[in-house]
Amino acid sequence: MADIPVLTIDGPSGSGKGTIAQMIARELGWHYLDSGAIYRVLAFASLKHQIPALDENSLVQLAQTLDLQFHLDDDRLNVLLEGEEVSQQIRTEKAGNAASKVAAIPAVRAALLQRQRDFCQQPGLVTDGRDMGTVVFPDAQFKVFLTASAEERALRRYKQLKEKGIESNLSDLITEISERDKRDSERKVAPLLPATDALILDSTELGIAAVYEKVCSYCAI
Ligand SMILES: Nc1ncnc2c1ncn2[C@@H]1O[C@H](COP(=O)(O)OP(=O)(O)O)[C@@H](O)[C@H]1O
Ligand SMILES: Nc1ccn([C@H]2C[C@H](O)[C@@H](COP(=O)(O)OP(=O)(O)O)O2)c(=O)n1
Repeated sequence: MADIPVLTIDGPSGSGKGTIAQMIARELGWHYLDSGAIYRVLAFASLKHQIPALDENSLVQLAQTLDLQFHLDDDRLNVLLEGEEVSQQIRTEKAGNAASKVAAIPAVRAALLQRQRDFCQQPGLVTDGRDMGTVVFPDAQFKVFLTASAEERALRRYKQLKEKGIESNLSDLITEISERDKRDSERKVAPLLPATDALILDSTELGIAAVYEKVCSYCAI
């Protein structure tokens, strides 16, 4: 694993991690791991299989055997659970919150660790999440921590939902995003935290193209 280049992009919800990570993975032809999608699919699968939220043993067993596939297209990431397309269902705020809850269980995180590391293949990997630079790929060559104010991130989500024809309430989104930030940052295992050797980028005042340029120049692309 040591000689395979890895770029990790961690940060809170709506900071633009997925957008930038996918752009760079396509540009370089590297593999792409959306680690948040794994937690989202796990939460979704636990509902599908009617696993009670407090049944940790069953959740861990599900995490160990989760039948999950990713396909990165030119314009989106397709996610399949047990062969069934779930890309849209796992992107709701409700699914994000459910993911944040299962992700706070240490044994669930441990069960998913190797599955994430297996994405590290030649010619390289771009990955985004909360603990990619701190826990899953601590030896990554390039680490970015992308952030933005909660108001700006909620506004981005609001616009994103509107584009999909989904009406939402901006102040509810700010509250939801702040609650999720708090849960993700305060949990005991692998909290949302910049790696000590990460480039910290605040994108509150930066557009997508400007962030992309800064990350490319940091990675000398
Ligand atoms: N720097 C930016 N400025 C404005 N909008 C952005 C920026 N980065 C991402 N976006 C938009 O914000 C939304 C959320 O971005 P996304 O990459 O899904 O965030 P994350 O993966 O961190 O949750 C998307 O609609 C995306 O196009
Ligand atoms: N590496 C990761 C990725 C996501 N999670 C958890 C915490 C997050 O709130 C949820 C959903 O993550 P995801 O990156 O898909 O969410 P956003 O796109 O940032 O809204 O999963 C995690 O604990 N560790």
